[in-house]
Amino acid sequence: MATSITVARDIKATVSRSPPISVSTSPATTFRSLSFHSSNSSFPKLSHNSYFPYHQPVEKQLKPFATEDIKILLLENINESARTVLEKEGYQVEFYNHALTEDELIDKLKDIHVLGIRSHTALPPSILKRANFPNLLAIGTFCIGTPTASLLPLARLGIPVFNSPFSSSRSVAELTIANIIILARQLLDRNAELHNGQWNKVSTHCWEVRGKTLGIVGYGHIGSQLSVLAEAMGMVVTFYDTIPVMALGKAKQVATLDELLIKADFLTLHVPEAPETNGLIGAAQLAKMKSGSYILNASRGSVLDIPSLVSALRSKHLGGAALDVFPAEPGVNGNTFEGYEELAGLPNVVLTPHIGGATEEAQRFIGNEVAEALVRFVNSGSTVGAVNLPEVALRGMKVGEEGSVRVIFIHWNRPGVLRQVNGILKDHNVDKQMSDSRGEVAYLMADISCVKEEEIKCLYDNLESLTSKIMTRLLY
Ligand SMILES: NC(=O)c1ccc[n+]([C@@H]2O[C@H](COP(=O)([O-])OP(=O)(O)OC[C@H]3O[C@@H](n4cnc5c(N)ncnc54)[C@H](O)[C@@H]3O)[C@@H](O)[C@H]2O)c1
Ligand SMILES: O=C(O)[C@H](O)COP(=O)(O)O
Repeated sequence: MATSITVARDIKATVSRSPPISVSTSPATTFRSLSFHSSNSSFPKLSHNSYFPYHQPVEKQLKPFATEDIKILLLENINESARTVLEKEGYQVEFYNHALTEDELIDKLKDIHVLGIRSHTALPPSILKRANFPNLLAIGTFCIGTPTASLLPLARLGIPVFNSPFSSSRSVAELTIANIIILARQLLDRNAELHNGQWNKVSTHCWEVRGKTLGIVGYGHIGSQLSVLAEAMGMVVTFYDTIPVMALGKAKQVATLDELLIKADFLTLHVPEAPETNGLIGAAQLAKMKSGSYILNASRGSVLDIPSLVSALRSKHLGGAALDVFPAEPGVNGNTFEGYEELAGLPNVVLTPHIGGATEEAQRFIGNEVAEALVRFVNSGSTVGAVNLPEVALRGMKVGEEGSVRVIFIHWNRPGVLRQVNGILKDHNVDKQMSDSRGEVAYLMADISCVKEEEIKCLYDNLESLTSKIMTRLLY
């Protein structure tokens, strides 16, 4: 923890302040138009602790810098819609259609303000320990899943992680419905046979899905959406979740996973990746499933044990499986899919390359949603949509108006901090203020006015000197 604070506090990075050639004149968002177009400068003003190079004279330290200095790294072929939003802000956007190796990522982290990733970039705490990321302000995961193990370490550094919690739920639910019917009718086997010139018209072990029991593990955004679609096809829906959830339609929650395993004709997994879901379904659980039943996994590869699944399929205990996710996945299209040779060629096994959320609709929506959350955070400090920090936003913003400053103070959630901060702000007019905490980290935002430009540095230094400080940003 101490190391983490040091990383944030020791930032001395200097940002190149060559005057921007052009700053987008049509503001991309309301936030931006309200925030950074100051009346006396054509440059958007944005200040952050990393933008106070102490070796420079005070007047230079306070020189506003442009949003064009913000460097964004987008990995894993994030949708074009995200780039459009970010480039419109004037940020520098570097784009890769694939994931980076750990060493490549560590190298890039030295320089960037915002990292955009998808599910392939695990970003474990070990990377955070090895990497130096003095300017990093935020991380956008352009998908649902987030790097769960690193959320707390990042919060402790004052770095919010944003995701898109439900933009692809419908796409995943629809893929699951397709796979349920594909498995019930052995469609891919019939399709492959015919492509090989073999006519094989069979009805043995082919079923309607109407009246069959669908067991959903994890009744969140995807599980509940799937529940509605499955009932429309006449399926009986039961689900298991670790928390009590309101069942939709006629669906029923069961108290234990075992209860679901013995009831389900189709078992489908929709839980997040977490230590508690790692290996959730292994040999013991598969053995409890009905003979001839089917299993589907579109959650994370770590949830289902592959060798146990292979055994259950080979012994014909299970009638088939549909897997969209795998414990290890290639990071780029065109790479070989290796390590699952035992699954390939098994009858009635559907393998897809993690395409649950891969639709035009979902990806476009995700690109916009996460990029806009990042813009709001970089430009105005709003953490709405963050999964690891308290969600704080203030209405409107007078930044850019003479004497107005937005103070953002991310700090340890300890008694007495608000009193200290307000002691520092006391000579200015506090127009509005909001503070919230999440576990050990708290986030304070205040809009103050009647601040003379020469007072900003002092304000900043006073906040930085508080022992509770994790990160200070002043937007003016
Ligand atoms: N295949 C894909 O392309 C794709 C696309 C989107 C999401 N996903 C994966 O699907 C997961 C679920 O997405 P979501 O939007 O429905 O998430 P969600 O957070 O809305 O729902 C997850 C549900 O699982 C429950 N849960 C957690 N641990 C559990 C456990 N041990 N046993 C039973 N229930 C448990 C939670 O209480 C919650 O209700 C994501 O975390 C992501 O990893 C995959
Ligand atoms: O978590 C998610 O949203 C899915 O697993 C999709 O991930 P992807 O964007 O890497 O395909």
